Amino acid sequence: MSILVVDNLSKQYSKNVQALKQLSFSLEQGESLGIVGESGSGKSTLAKILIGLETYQDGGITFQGSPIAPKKRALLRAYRKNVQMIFQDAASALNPKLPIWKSLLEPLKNYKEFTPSFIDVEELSDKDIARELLGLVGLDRSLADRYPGELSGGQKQRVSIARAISLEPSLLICDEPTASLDVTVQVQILTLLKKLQQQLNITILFISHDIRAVTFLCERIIVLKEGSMVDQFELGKLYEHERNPYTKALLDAASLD
Ligand SMILES: Nc1ncnc2c1ncn2[C@@H]1O[C@H](COP(=O)(O)OP(=O)(O)OP(=O)(O)O)[C@@H](O)[C@H]1O
Repeated sequence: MSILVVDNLSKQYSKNVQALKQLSFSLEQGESLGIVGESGSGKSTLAKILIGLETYQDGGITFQGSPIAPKKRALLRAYRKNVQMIFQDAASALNPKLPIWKSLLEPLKNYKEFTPSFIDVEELSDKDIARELLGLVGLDRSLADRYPGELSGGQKQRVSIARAISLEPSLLICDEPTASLDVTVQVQILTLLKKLQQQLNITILFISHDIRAVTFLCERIIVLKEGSMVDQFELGKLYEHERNPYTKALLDAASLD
């Protein structure tokens, strides 16, 4: 069964602005799907709809067989735990006044009923759980006592990834997570996401304007243009002649950078 099904989704902000036009796709458990498109193609709108920050007019979204806007609060709470998101601006997810270890533990404190399988939360102190999470994302455990302002952009993004995966989400939505980072740091973050996806069997929906980032991480790619899907293919078919001219143009533009 697909973990996520987006069916004929349309979003209109105003009479003249239709951000998504009858978008349909599905995502299988453990898969990494990339959505690539230029500015204004509707990527952020899709991400916001998927995490419930934005409404939509037509179509539907099904997560693990249930509609994602269930009326019962408890179901919604389970959805929010199971679908975690990483944003471009990692700093915004971290309270500047809290040491890193406290920020890291916020999701686990919100879902006290949940115990991650990869950390022995029963046996460890709160700070040690935070240190374990730092280790999982390749950060030095001593960063636990620092504040967000004392971390680099890449370190902050790793912390936000650690927070998101602490809840062992079934689906991780990444909205331009590397866009504000230097190229070498971008590769490190993408490599980390790839490793975590395999290690924890997380399904990833990776949204980016950067076709290089998408093709580095994702097995399957959807190309969005002005709210419509114009191409969809497996990574191995990236350079095949049947690719949509728009996909080819994105590839050509990326190779010129
Ligand atoms: N809150 C809003 N009100 C009105 N129009 C909006 C709103 N948010 C986005 N739009 C419009 O919807 C369209 C899609 O925007 P969206 O932000 O989803 O694109 P995007 O692909 O994420 O772009 P970018 O990469 O620049 O963030 C654009 O035409 C945008 O101007």
